Amino acid sequence: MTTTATTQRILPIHSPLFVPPEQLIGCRDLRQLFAQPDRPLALEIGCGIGDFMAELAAANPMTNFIAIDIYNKGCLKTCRRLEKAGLNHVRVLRVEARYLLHQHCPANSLSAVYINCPDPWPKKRHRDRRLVNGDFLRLLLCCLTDDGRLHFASDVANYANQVACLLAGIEGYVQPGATAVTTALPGYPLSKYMRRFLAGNLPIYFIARHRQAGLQLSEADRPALPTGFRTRHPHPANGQELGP
Ligand SMILES: C[S@@+](CC[C@H](N)C(=O)[O-])C[C@H]1O[C@@H](n2cnc3c(N)ncnc32)[C@H](O)[C@@H]1O
Repeated sequence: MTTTATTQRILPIHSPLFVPPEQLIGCRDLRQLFAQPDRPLALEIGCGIGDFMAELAAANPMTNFIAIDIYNKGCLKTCRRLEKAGLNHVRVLRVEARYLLHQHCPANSLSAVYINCPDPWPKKRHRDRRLVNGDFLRLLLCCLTDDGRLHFASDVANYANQVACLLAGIEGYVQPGATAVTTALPGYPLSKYMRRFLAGNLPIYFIARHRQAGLQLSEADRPALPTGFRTRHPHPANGQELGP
């Protein structure tokens, strides 16, 4: 088969842990994907090759996990890794994060969200392409459960500082300690990118917050789905093609 720079082959994923896009149609609540839907549900956004999720899920057998990425090969590698480790309480989805949160994730449903080394968009003029912005953090706050946790890790200091500033301006996120951003990661599993940066003696900037206990949030508090955001995932709002 001939491939070009623009048409790369999508590797089929046959893993029982993979949820194909057609299975998501009509699914308004990700908890329905599990045999025991009453267990806490945690989400990793941009799981890459799944090494972080494998360690996290192995340490938390009573939590259901969703690992998502828009990268087909990453989803395949994640499925292989999780299957090999017998981690049947994880589902892997190839889906864009904002789309998933808007379409399939009800308010008050996620006990934790993990975002590790999101694409940094280092050039100043590209910063508006960063996934984690004010609207995204408000969307996450709505999807988190009462006291649900948000974990953000980045190798880029100005991304972490930007996120910390945004979080400080959003009512409902609680900072557990005195430090807004830390480079200490005790007990936090390491992802491929985190390992790579740490091996090069570069720090990882880590942010942890939880949703204020007792905060009343409902579907009405969910920010609208932005139109025209940059993604290669097909999306009713922008009709873009699915990339490799
Ligand atoms: C720099 S990599 C980091 C991968 C992994 N978290 C790690 O730390 O090793 C960022 C990942 O996020 C995925 N990604 C980027 N934007 C995304 C989006 N909007 N929704 C879901 N995944 C996304 C990319 O495909 C890529 O695999």
